[in-house]
Amino acid sequence: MAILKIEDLSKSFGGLKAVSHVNINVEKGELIGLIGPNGAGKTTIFNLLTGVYVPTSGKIELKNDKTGDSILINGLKPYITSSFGISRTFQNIRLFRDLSVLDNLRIAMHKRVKYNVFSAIFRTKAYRECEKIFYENAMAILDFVGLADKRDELADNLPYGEQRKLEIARAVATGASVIFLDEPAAGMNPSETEELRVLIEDLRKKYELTVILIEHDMKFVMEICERIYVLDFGTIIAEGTPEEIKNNDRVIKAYLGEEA
Ligand SMILES: Nc1ncnc2c1ncn2[C@@H]1O[C@H](COP(=O)(O)OP(=O)(O)OP(=O)(O)O)[C@@H](O)[C@H]1O
Repeated sequence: MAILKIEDLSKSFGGLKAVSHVNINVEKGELIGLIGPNGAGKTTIFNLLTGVYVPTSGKIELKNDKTGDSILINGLKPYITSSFGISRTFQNIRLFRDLSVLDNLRIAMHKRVKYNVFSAIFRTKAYRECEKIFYENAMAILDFVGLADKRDELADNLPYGEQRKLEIARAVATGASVIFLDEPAAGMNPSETEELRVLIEDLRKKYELTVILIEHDMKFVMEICERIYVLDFGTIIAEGTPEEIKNNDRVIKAYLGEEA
């Protein structure tokens, strides 16, 4: 079942075609890579998928895996795409730096709040029960990603690798079923990258996630992705398994130049 269907998607900035007639299909539970040289249009696609940009043309269809209903999400605001089960991380980490690790996750859960302002002010039973569930869910995710003992630390005080993990944990905490990871391994050393690979695979299984990631670390991409789309100058030039992509002439040329 295709959980995400991108059809003929284009985005122009003035005269620049950043994304041009892109088609992508993602099956439920897949782990997909989106790669390409600098400026190929990868982040623009993420921004279109998460409602940061409105497409110039084309369709983005998301299937609700529980009801089976499809909805068009092109142009919907990020807080709405999020309520449909989409979440993301960013190339440059964007945490609530002055909040604790635990509160970063609690905030991510707020759209699932089941109590009203009155309940929050008077700390009613509904409030306490809902907050207890949030706490337990947040701690379960923190435990899974290995940050449970850091729950009271300020996000800003975590080492870089753990901030990256926290950002992914926060994306999971929103309850999303489709997660976009923008260069999750950026700035990591090989052992941190390997740890991250295992973590993403484990999270995917445990929380039944569909994952689409952008990454420049080719070893990481080839090891973790089941299928890869390659972008160059805003268009998809290849799609296939890591093995197929590694041996694709157009991809080699896009990365290494015509002489390759
Ligand atoms: N808001 C914007 N306004 C104008 N041009 C933009 C905007 N966002 C992206 N672009 C341009 O669109 C093209 C694609 O950029 P994009 O950031 O999507 O590439 P990318 O593949 O993610 O690159 P990188 O790997 O370097 O992050 C680039 O030429 C970029 O300069």
